[in-house]
Amino acid sequence: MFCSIDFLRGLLRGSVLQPYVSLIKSSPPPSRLRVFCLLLHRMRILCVLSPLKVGFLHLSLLVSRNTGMLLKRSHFHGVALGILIASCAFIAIRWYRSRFHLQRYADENSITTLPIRTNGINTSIDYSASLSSSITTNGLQHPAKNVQQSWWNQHSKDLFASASSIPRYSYKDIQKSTQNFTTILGQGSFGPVYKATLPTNDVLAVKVLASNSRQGEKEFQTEVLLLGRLHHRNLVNLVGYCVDKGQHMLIYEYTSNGSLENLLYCEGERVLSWEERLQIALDVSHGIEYLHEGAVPSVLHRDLKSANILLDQSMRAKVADFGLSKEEVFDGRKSGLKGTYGYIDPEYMSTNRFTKKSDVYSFGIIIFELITAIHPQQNLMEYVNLAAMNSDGVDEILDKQLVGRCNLKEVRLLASIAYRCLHKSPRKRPSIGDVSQAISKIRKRHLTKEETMTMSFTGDLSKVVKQIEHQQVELSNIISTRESV
Ligand SMILES: Nc1ncnc2c1ncn2[C@@H]1O[C@H](COP(=O)(O)OP(=O)(O)OP(=O)(O)O)[C@@H](O)[C@H]1O
Repeated sequence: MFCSIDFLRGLLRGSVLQPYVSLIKSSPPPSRLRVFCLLLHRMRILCVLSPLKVGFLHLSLLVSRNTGMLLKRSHFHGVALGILIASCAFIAIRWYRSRFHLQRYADENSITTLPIRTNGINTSIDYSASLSSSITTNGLQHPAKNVQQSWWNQHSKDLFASASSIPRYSYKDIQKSTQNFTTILGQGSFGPVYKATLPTNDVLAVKVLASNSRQGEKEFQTEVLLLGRLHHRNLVNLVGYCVDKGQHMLIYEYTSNGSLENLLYCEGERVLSWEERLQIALDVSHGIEYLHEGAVPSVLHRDLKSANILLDQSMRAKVADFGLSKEEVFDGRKSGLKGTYGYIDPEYMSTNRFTKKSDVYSFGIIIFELITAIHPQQNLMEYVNLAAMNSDGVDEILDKQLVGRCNLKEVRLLASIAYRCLHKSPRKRPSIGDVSQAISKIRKRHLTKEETMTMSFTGDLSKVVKQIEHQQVELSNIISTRESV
């Protein structure tokens, strides 16, 4: 035994473990085993803790430094013990690493990929939100939720049992609030969307998922749980759900001004001012920033497009359809790609790897839609590439509704951000956080300019008023002198 301890001491000379060996030697036999166990434990920690290999490397170095000398002393038992310890350390590292990888793999699979039906087709979805995330929601963030909850409590308390913090509604209540599903707002790839008016006069949007789903209730509830945790003022937040009578419905806050796509391309819609477009770009960037950088773990949208940007009553933009499975792009054959033509990152098309920068690319396209009002499926990129040939090329493709009604310097600045988002190499595209900051600067610049203009206008106005007052006084003086004459 002492042979072995000598060997160990020699082996671990100069290491943080050396005191343990000395302790083994000096301890009385009953404590010796405990100290030895402590040593083994310490070695495991050294080997396992980050950086993983440091401990093992440390051990190997000591072995190589000291083994030759020790072997010369023919400490056979010591060698055996040394090999045993090194093997233990090695096995511990392997065990830890395999457990770590398995855990990560399991997390990624259980959290980020869930089966979901889209119009009856079973596909998988990328969810990046995890059940264990630290995102919290509170009543202040969701005033509508509180109102709905109290409404719900009055009506169907017994069915309120929910897997998430999101209220669960009964089919009957939805039926009533949508006037028996007659208030259709539109039809998406998941199914129809209805306007629902609660007895409290709160208005919501109910997305009825196609009923030929094979998605189980549990999966749907997991989906609700994941979506329900994401809340931001620039997202169309999920505020409820319904699993009843074989129907699955997602209930969202209602946005009354339709989609950006409608506003930009539908005739008869109001024209968006430059200021509104700047604000929309900023709002959308904040929504995406929350998904990419605020949510833990981050969420990739995967289908950013003007149709998925909805506007509320104050024309503030909200990103919709995040977290849901996306339809495969269909061009006569299955492409394997998800998203919408015109918005898909070319790098994703060639590598089949979707990243945050692919969302940034789609956002670059949306910015150019705001500037030009040209639809991406109507050769937007060709115009954009042509405009890139000279510094003020973007002036040529500016939406004609904006000509003479916006500051061209601001337009060029916004376009330069969009060009960066569309960079061929994803690595060279900015992060959405950087994009938000850059847009925010343009907006501030815009506001400061407007303020100075208003101030100088007010200044000019007061000068004119003073002049008029002065002239009036002079006039009355002249009149009174004439009268006295
Ligand atoms: N929260 C909402 N408030 C008001 N209208 C909404 C809301 N959500 C969706 N809509 C409207 O319902 C229609 C269908 O929306 P949905 O999100 O299902 O499909 P989409 O985004 O148009 O298409 P896709 O599902 O292919 O992305 C759209 O016209 C949209 O304007």
